[in-house]
Amino acid sequence: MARSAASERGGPRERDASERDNSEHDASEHDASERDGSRRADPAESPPAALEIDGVSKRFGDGDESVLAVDDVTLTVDRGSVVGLLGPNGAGKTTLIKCALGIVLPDAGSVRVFGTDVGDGRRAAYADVDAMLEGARNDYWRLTVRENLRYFATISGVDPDSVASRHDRLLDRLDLADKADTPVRDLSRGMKQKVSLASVLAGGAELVFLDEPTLGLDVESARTLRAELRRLAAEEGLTIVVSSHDMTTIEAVCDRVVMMANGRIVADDTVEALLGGADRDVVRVASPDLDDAVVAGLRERFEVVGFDPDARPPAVEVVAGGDRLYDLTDALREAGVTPAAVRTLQPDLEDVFLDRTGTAPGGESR
Ligand SMILES: Nc1ncnc2c1ncn2[C@@H]1O[C@H](COP(=O)(O)OP(=O)(O)OP(=O)(O)O)[C@@H](O)[C@H]1O
Repeated sequence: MARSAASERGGPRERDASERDNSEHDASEHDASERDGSRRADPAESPPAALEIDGVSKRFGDGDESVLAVDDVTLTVDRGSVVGLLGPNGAGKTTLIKCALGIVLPDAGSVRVFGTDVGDGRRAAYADVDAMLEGARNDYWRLTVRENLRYFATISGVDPDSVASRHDRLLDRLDLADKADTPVRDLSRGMKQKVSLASVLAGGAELVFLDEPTLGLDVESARTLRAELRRLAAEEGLTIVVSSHDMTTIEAVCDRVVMMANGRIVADDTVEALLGGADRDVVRVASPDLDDAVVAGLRERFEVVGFDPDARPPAVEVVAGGDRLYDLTDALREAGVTPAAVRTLQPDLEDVFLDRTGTAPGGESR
């Protein structure tokens, strides 16, 4: 991704190089001197949420060829929370994030960041926001790791000396301390990814959007980074919106998951609640009495998701959460099947995703 001119001028610091539609709104055109925060809520009131998206829609193009990328989305992200944004390719996640950053102008609806309307293009809306879109930020490869952090702090309007200890801590936590004086070009892909994250956090943004933050990282680095994201949210009150196809990252890091498909939100709940819905529990029954005829009978009454006639003994997998388990037991008895083993398979986030979006993570939305 190319670094944008907007970045240099203090707008949201990341932009997509492939700006496919000139309806995208150049936030940098707005008066950069407006940093008075006058539209912020009265501090006597309860503080505004980190992000309030209200009825946002965005269509690209006209006529038959047009795409409704975001379709009437309403979403509030509380301060200090970590929210996962999931959806198949083309679901509208990036467009929604760009609307939140003021990079794409929605056709309808409003976006408020810490109470300030992004549509006003006022710098106050961007002061506390940063983003790492589509994998990695292009850091300045000739500069050292620490010089990059100082640079990004500066263009956020922060004196880099005042956040030097924050930079030390970030470098330390992300295992980059011994590379602090190494030019970024000499680092591995995984390390560059971590420098990207550190750069996003270098200026002290309070709301950050991270798109695929663990992409390209080895298992250990990804684990470190997930732990660091959780710590930043818990200890420093950072609000994080993570978009990723990596369910391990989402499960490990997020308090809440928002799933999108075809521009709309199809699920919005805590990870526990999404996984806890017993309706989709699958029961695996193993029995020597199972054969094609018995399974065909089961299929008439249940959703059979697997049958392994060659297992010893043969086994069938049936969606039978909650009270449906009683029905399954009755059906098996009526069919003369004596179970040798019965096991409940709890869905993981990937199963829930498949169920709600009709698509596997990484699959196409339309
Ligand atoms: N600037 C643009 N011009 C035209 N169409 C666009 C533009 N940006 C996005 N789209 C279309 O809008 C839809 C949503 O795209 P978006 O990039 O927001 O999805 P996504 O959920 O982020 O997908 P991915 O996971 O692949 O990044 C897609 O059909 C995409 O082709």
